[in-house]
Amino acid sequence: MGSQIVHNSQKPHVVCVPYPAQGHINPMMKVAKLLHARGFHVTFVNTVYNHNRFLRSRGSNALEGLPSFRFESIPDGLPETDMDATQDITALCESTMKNCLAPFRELLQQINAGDNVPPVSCIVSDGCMSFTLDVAEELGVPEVLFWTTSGCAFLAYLHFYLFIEKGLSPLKDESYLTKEYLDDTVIDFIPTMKNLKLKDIPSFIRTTNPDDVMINFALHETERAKRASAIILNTFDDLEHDVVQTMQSILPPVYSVGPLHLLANREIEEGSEIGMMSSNLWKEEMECLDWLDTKTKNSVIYINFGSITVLSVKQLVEFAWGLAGSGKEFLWVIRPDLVAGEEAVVPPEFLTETKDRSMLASWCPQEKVLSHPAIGGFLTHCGWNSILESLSSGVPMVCWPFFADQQMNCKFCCDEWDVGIEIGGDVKREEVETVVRELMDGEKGKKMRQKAVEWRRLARGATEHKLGSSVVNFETVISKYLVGQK
Ligand SMILES: O=c1ccn([C@@H]2O[C@H](COP(=O)(O)OP(=O)(O)O[C@H]3O[C@H](CO)[C@@H](O)[C@H](O)[C@H]3O)[C@@H](O)[C@H]2O)c(=O)[nH]1
Repeated sequence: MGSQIVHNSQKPHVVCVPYPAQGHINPMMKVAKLLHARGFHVTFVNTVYNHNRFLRSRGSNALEGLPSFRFESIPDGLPETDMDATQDITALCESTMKNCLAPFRELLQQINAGDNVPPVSCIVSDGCMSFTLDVAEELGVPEVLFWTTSGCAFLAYLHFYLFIEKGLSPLKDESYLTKEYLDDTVIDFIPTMKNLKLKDIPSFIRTTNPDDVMINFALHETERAKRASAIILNTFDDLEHDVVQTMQSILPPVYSVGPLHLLANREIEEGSEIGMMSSNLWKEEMECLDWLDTKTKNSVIYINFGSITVLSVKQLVEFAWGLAGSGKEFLWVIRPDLVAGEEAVVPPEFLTETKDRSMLASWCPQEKVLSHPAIGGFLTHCGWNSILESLSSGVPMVCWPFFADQQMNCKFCCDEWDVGIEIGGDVKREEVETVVRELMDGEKGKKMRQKAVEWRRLARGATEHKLGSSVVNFETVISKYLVGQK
C-alpha cells in the first residue's frame, strides 16, 4: 500500500466527519489513519460534546493530534451537558441533520482561510451526516460517504421506501407490534435477500407513527447518498459480495474496504504516534487482558453490548443469572450507562457466586479481547463493528440484537454466515444458560467456531495481501475519487 504515498508539495487534505457515536467514530478513525499513512493531511471533526468527553476520559492532551492530523469540533445542536453517556440517538439524528450544516460550512471556510494547512481537497463523511455533501458541492471537492453498517443492513435501509409504499410501515396500530406479526410477515422484495421476515429488518421500521424521526431520517440519508462521489462500506467481498453488487445499480460506485481494523493494523504501527491515537470515549480497563492471559484456549465467553444498547434492570439480572448458571468463565463489560436511567449494578449474590470465574469491566480494548486466544465465544448486541471484530478473530456469537441494523446483522450471522445463535429479545436466564453452553461446548458451537475461523481467513485475505479485495478497493477509492477528482 505504500506505493502511492503522496508528497508534501501536493498534499491532499481530507476532512473526516464521523456520526457522533462510538460505533461510527471508531471505523472513521481507521479510515483517517489509513489516509494519513498515505500522505493526506487529516482534519477529524468531532462534535463538541464528544470532543469534551475525549478530553475528560483520555486526558487534556488527548486531541492535540499532530501537525498533519488535526482535531476540530462542531456543535451537535443539542442542549449542552457534560454527561459521559451515549446521547439519545433519535434526538441526535434529528439535531445533526437540522443544525450541523452551518457550523460545518463555517469550519471549512476557516480552515481554508488559514495559510498553515493545505486547502480542503476532499471529504469522507459518515453516511448519516449527509449535510456534509452540501459543503462538498459548494467547495467543488469530492465526497466519499462511509456507511458504517453492514452491507445487508444498508441494502435494507435503501429499500425502506418500499415498506412505506407497500403499507408495511408505519404499522397500522400497536396491535401489529407482536412477535407473531414480526416473525410471520415475509419480506421478499429486497433484491438478493431471501427468507427475510419483518423481524429481520432494521428496527426503525417498527413504528406506528408516519412522522417517526428515525424512519424519515433513514429515507432522507439514503436518498442523499446518491449524491456522493463514491460510497465505502466496512465489509469485505467474500462476506457480502451479492448485496454490494446489488447496490451498484442504485447508487454511486460502492466499495467494500473492510474489515478496516485489519487494514489499519497492517499499515499502521501500534506504537507510532498515529497508532496510539485512540478513539474510545471510555477509558479501557487493560487488566482484562492480564486476566485472559491466565485462561486456557477458547474457555472464556465475552459479553459486551456496545456503546448504545440499554438494558432494563430485569434484563441485566436475567443475563447475570444465565451466565452464572452456564458454569463458564466470563468477561462481562458493563458500561456505566448500560441500564436506562439507573446505575448498572448486578446482584451481589451473583458476584459472590461467580467471583472465581468472572471478570467485570466498564469498558475494554475490544479488538484485543476478541483476538485473545482465551475467548471462545461472544454474547453480542450485533453492532456491526462487534460482528466484524468477532469474525476477524474466528469467534462465534450468541446474538441479542437490540435496535437499528442489529436485527439484520443477527439474521445474516445466524442464517447466512453460520456463526451465530439468536436468543429471544425477552431474555430469560434459562435460555442464556442453554445457549452459552451450546456456544462454548456444544456441537453447534463447534461448527460455528470452524466457520468463524474460515471467515477470519477470508477477512485476512481481503486485507493482508497486496491484491486483497479491500486493499485494492481502498487504493481505488483514493486514486479515483479522493485525489483523482476535482
Ligand atoms: O468495551 C468496549 C465496547 C466496545 N468497544 C468498541 O466500540 C465499538 C462498538 O461498535 P459496535 O459493536 O458497532 O456497537 P455500537 O456502539 O452499538 O454501534 C453503533 O454503530 C454501528 C455501526 O454503524 C451499528 O452497527 C450499531 O448498530 C450501532 O449501535 C467497537 O469498535 C468496539 O470494539 C470497545 O473498544 N470496548
